[in-house]
Amino acid sequence: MFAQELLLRQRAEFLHALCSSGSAQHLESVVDILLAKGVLGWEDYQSLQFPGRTLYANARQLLDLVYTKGADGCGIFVAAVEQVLPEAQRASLSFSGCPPCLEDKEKTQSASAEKLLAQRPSLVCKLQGCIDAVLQALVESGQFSPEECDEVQLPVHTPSQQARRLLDHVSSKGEAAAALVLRFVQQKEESKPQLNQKKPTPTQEFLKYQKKLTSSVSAQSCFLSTYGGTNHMALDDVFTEVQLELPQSGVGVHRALGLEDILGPVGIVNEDADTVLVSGEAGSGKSTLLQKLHLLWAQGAALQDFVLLFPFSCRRLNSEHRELSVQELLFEHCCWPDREQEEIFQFILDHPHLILFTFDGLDELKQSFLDEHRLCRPTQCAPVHLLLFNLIQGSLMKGVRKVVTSRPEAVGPGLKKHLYKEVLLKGFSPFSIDCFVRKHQRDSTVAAKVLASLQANTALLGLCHSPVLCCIVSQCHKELLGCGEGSPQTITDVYLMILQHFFQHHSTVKRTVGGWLQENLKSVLHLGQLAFKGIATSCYIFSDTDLEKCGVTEKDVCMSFFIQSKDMSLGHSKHYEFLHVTMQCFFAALYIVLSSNHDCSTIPKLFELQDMRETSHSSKCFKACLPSSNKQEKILQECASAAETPNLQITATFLSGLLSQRLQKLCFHCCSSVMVEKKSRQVTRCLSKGMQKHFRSIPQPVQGEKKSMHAMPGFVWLIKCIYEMQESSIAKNAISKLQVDHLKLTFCNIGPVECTALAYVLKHLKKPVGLELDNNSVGDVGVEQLLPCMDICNSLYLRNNNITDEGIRKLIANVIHCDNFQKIALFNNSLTDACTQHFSHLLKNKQNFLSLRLGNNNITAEGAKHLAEGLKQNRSLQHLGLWGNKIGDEGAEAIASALESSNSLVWLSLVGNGVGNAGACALAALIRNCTSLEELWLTENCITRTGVELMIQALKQNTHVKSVWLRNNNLSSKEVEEMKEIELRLTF
Ligand SMILES: Nc1ncnc2c1ncn2[C@@H]1O[C@H](COP(=O)(O)OP(=O)(O)OP(=O)(O)O)[C@@H](O)[C@H]1O
Repeated sequence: MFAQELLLRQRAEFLHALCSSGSAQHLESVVDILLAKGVLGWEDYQSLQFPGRTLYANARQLLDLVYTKGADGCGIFVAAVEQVLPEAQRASLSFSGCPPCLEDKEKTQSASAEKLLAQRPSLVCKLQGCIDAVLQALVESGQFSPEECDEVQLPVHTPSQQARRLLDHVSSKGEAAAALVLRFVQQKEESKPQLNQKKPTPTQEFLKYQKKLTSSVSAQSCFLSTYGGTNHMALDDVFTEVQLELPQSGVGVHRALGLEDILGPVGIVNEDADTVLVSGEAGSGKSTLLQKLHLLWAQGAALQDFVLLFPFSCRRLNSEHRELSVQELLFEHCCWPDREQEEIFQFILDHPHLILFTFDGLDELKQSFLDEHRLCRPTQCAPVHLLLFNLIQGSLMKGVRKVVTSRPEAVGPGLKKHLYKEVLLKGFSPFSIDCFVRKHQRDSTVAAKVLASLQANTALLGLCHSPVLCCIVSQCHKELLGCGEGSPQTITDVYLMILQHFFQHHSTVKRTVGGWLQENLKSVLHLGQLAFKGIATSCYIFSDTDLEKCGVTEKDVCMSFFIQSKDMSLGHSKHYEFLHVTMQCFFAALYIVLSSNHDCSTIPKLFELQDMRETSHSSKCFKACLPSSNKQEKILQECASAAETPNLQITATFLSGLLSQRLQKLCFHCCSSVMVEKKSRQVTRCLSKGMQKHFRSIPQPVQGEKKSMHAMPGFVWLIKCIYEMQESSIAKNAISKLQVDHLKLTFCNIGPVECTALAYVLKHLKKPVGLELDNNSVGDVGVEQLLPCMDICNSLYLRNNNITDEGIRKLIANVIHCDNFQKIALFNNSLTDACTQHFSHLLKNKQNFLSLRLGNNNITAEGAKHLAEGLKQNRSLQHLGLWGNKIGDEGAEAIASALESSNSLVWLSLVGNGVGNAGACALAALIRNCTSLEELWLTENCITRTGVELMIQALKQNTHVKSVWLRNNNLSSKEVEEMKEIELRLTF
C-alpha cells in the first residue's frame, strides 16, 4: 500500500498511536524527524505550535500537513512513527509495503544551522541533562538573553521539550549559536564515561541467558492483575501516564518528568551513588510503573543501555529465610542460567554499568533499612535484607544501577544519603484519569458516563488521582452510575462499593438493601482475620495453610479479592495476595468492626501509633492485639519486627469510615449494635485525643509573631480519619480548640483527597487563619476541594502546586465573596495570562485585598495589562509580586501607571521580567508619584545606567521608598560604585 493511502486508511490508528499515551512525546519525536528530513519546513512547524490546542488536534493537524507532502513525505512519516513507537504499539499499525525510510540522505551539511536541524532527533536526547550548562554558555557568549533562558526552562516543559525549545531559539540565532551548541554536545559526548561506550562482545551462553531473562521479565510484566478479579489486562493497553516530579531542592521547581527521566540525567543528587528511589503513597502506581519499565526493557523500547535487568519484589524477598550470596539471589530469584553460571556472573561483575536491579516495595521489607552491617564480597552469604541494603549502599556490586520503590514514610536519612536521585510519584493527573477511564472502559458510552459522574462529584474525582481508587471506581461503574445522590464521598465508600460489587457478582440470591454484607458475613470475617493478622505482622503473601487457619474457603478465594502470587521461588504450592495491600487494610478494618473477639484496647492501640512513626514500637504495640493462641502465630509475631505504620494508618482510616454513623447501619445487620456504637465512640475519642495532642505541642509565639502550627503528616492523617466519619459535630469538636493564626502544611503530600478532608474540618475553625500549603500537589481539583473553608482563611499560600488558570477561575469566583480573604501566594505554578482577568476582577471588587504574589509563572505583557485594569480600581493592595514572569517593558509600564495613584502599595517586585530601560522609566514615574511605596525589587531586568539615573532622579522627590533592588542588571562595576554613592537606597 502506498504511504499516502496508508495515512488516509489508518488515520484513526495513527492518531491513537501518537496520542493514546496522553503525552506529547511520540508526536514531538515524529515532528523532530520530519524536520530533520526536510519533510516539514519551519513554517509548517510553527503552525503546529499552537498554544492550548489538544494533543489530538495537533496530531490531526500534523497528519493533514504530511498528507500534502506527497508519497515521499508520507513514507518518511510512516517510518518515523515506526521508529518512535514502542514495539507493542507498532503492531496495531500495518506498515507492510511502505516506501523507504530513514537512512540519511548523505547531505553534505556545511553550515552548523543545517546540521542542527538534520541532527535534531539525536540532539533532543543529548541535550537533556545539560540544558542549564548550554544555556549558560549561550548567555555568556551573548547569544541568548535571560528571558530566552527562562522561556526554555519553564517548569511546564518536560526535559525533552526544554531541549526542543532550546533548539528552536538557537535556530533563529544563526551560525554562531548553532556552532556553539554542536560543539558543546560533541564535547559532552567525548567526555562521557564508559556506559555508552562500545558494549563488550558477549558469549553465546551469555546471549542465551539474556534471551531467557528477557522473556521471563516480559512474561511477568505484560499483564496487570486488575479489579476484574480473574481478568487480566495487557499492561500496554491500560498503562496510563502518571505524574512524576523531582523533590524540592532549595527554591526548587516542580518539573514534569517522563518515564525516560527515571534513569536519565535530570535530578541527580549524588553522582557517586547508584540507587534511584521512586517514592509515592499507597496505590499511587509504583509497582505498576516499575512493571512498565520492565516491559519496555523486555520489548527493547527503553533502558537499552542495560543488557540485563533483574527485577525483585521485596514482598517476595520476605519469604526467603536462607542466607544467600548475590549470585544465588540473582539466579534463584530472577532467572536461572541453564549453563555457564560462573561465566555469566563474571560478566555481571565485570560490567556493572550494564546491569540494572529493581526492588519493588522497600517499605514492605520486614527489616528497616540499616547502614551498619557491611558486606563486600559477592560470594559472601548473608540474609537477604543485608544483601539488599549493601546493594543499595553500593558496598556490594558498585556501579550496578538500582531502582527502588517505596512509600515515602519508609525512607529515612540513612537511605537518602545513598541515593543517586529521587523521583516522586504523584498518581494520576486529571488528564490521566480521563485517559485511564477511556482505556479501562472499552465501551465509550460507559466511559463518558463514568467521567461525567466524576465531574459531578469532585470529592470522588479527587480520590481518582490515586490510580488504585481510579481503577476501582471504573471497575464498579454499574454501582457508581446506579447510586444517584448517594454517590461515594470517601475512600471507605469506594472500598465498600468494590466489596459489594464482588459479592453481588458471585451471588445468585436476590438481596435486601444492606443485606449483602450479612449474607457474606462468614467470608468477610475469614478474609478479615487473615488480613488483620497479615497487617499486624507485615505479611502480604499467604499460603494455603494460612488461608485454612483463618477458615478461608475455596469459595472465598474465588471471590476475586485475591490474586495468585507470581513468585518463582516459593516452590509449587499456591500462594495468594490481596488484590492490593489497601484491600487487605480494608478487610482488616472490617474484621475489627465486625468481630467480637477483640479486646477493647485494639482501637486505641491502632490510633496511638501516630506518635510512634518510623519506629518498630508501633507494630509491637499493635501485635499485642493479636490472639496468640498457638505456636505458629507466636512465631509469626516474633519474626515481624516492623509492621508498616502506613498500612496501620490506612486500616485506621477505614475503621473511622466503617464506624461512622451513616455506615454503622450496614454493620447492625451483622453484629450487636451496642458493640458497634461502643467502637464508634472509641474511634471518636481517639481522634479527639490525637488532635488535642497536636494542639498541645504548638509552641507559644515569640512576641510580635503570629501563633503558628507546623502540622506533621500525622495531623493530616487524623484529619482524613475525621473526614471519613462524615459527621460535622466530630469535625467541629476536634478543631474548635485549635487556636492559631497560621496553619503550615508544607511538604505534607497534600493532594486533592487531603484538600477535601482539610476543608471539611477547617471550615469549623472559630478564628480566621493563614493556610500555607506550599510544595504539595494540590492541583486544580484540590483548589476546588478547598473552597468550603475559604471563608475562614485570611491568606492562602499555594506555591509549587501544579495549579493552572482553571483552578484560579474557580478559586476567585468563590473568594471574592469571602470577607476574611486578603492574601494569596501562587509562586511557581502553571499560570498564564488567562488567570490575570480573574485577578483583575478580584482587585476591582475586593477593596480589602492586601497581597497578590504570582512569581515564576508564565505571565506576559498581555496579562500585566489585565492586572493593571484591576489595580487602577483597587485601593487596598499592599504587596504585588510578579517575580520571574515575562511582562517586559510594556507590562511594566502598564503596572507602573496603574499604581501611580495608589496610596496603599508598599512592596512591588518585578524581578526577572525583562523590564529594561523603558520599564525603568515608567517605574521612575511610579516612585515619583506613589506616596506609600517602600520597596521596589528590580533585580535582573536588563536595566542600564540610563534607566537607573531616571530612578535616582525620581528618588530625590520621594522619601518613603526605603530600597530599590537593582542587582544583576546591565551595569559595570564602576557604574555600580558611582551610583551607590549618589543614592544610598539603591541596592546592587
Ligand atoms: N500507570 C497506571 N496505569 C494504569 N493503572 C494503574 C497505573 N498505576 C497503577 N494502576 C492501577 O492501580 C493499582 C495499584 O497500583 P500499584 O500497585 O502500582 O501502586 P503502589 O504505589 O505500588 O501501591 P503500594 O505502595 O500500596 O504497594 C494497580 O494494580 C493498577 O490497577
